[in-house]
Amino acid sequence: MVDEFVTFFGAGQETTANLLSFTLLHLGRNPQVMKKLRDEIDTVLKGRNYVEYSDVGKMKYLTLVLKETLRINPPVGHLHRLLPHEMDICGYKVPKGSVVMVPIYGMGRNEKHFKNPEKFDPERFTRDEDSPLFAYMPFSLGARSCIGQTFAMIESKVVICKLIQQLEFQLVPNQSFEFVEETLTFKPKDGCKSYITMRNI
Ligand code: HEM
Repeated sequence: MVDEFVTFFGAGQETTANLLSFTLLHLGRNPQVMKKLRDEIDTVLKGRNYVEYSDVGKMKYLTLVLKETLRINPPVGHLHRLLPHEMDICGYKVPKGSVVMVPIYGMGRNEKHFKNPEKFDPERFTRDEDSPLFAYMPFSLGARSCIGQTFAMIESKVVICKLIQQLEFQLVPNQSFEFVEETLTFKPKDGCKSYITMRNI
């Protein structure tokens, strides 16, 4: 029980918190994205100060914003796998027992897979050429992929909706947009320092 508890809190809390911080950083740096997102939130919530389950599916642009944040700043930057037998990987014979690293972060920023990879462009996921199979995997893929991914997306949408609906964010100037790896996750190096005021609605 204790082990399961630690897994769920370790795997579920910090990852989602870091996704939220990275999202606010990107919104702060991209006012046109913030405006479009706020318009969507206002249109869907129509002044309600709570989010219903049915609202979540209507937030198409918010889904794109979160997906783009997960591409450019995945909270889990890489995975490791122990090879149970020898394998041929891209022409290299890798012996049994080797630890293989899957670079989630590196693939997300590779221009072979994503055009202008350094650009924060949520709409790239609506274009076929920017939706490569197997190169985008912030929750991993296959049998051991993240068990909490649907929950994480719903939770993040609810939190971002409420924050953006109610508050104005302005990033504190001159903060670093770098990230650091701590324990298992990538997080913003300097957090996400913002001036926050109530929004007039
Ligand atoms: C943005 C949020 C999240 C991200 C980016 C994320 C990412 C990942 C990734 C990449 C893995 C695969 C790790 C590996 O195979 O080495 C994973 C596994 C896992 N995640 Fe998440 N996760 C998130 C949120 C959550 C939440 C909210 C929960 C639980 C409520 C959760 C529970 C788990 C568990 C239990 C596993 C292990 C699954 C297994 O081994 O079968 N995660 N997650």
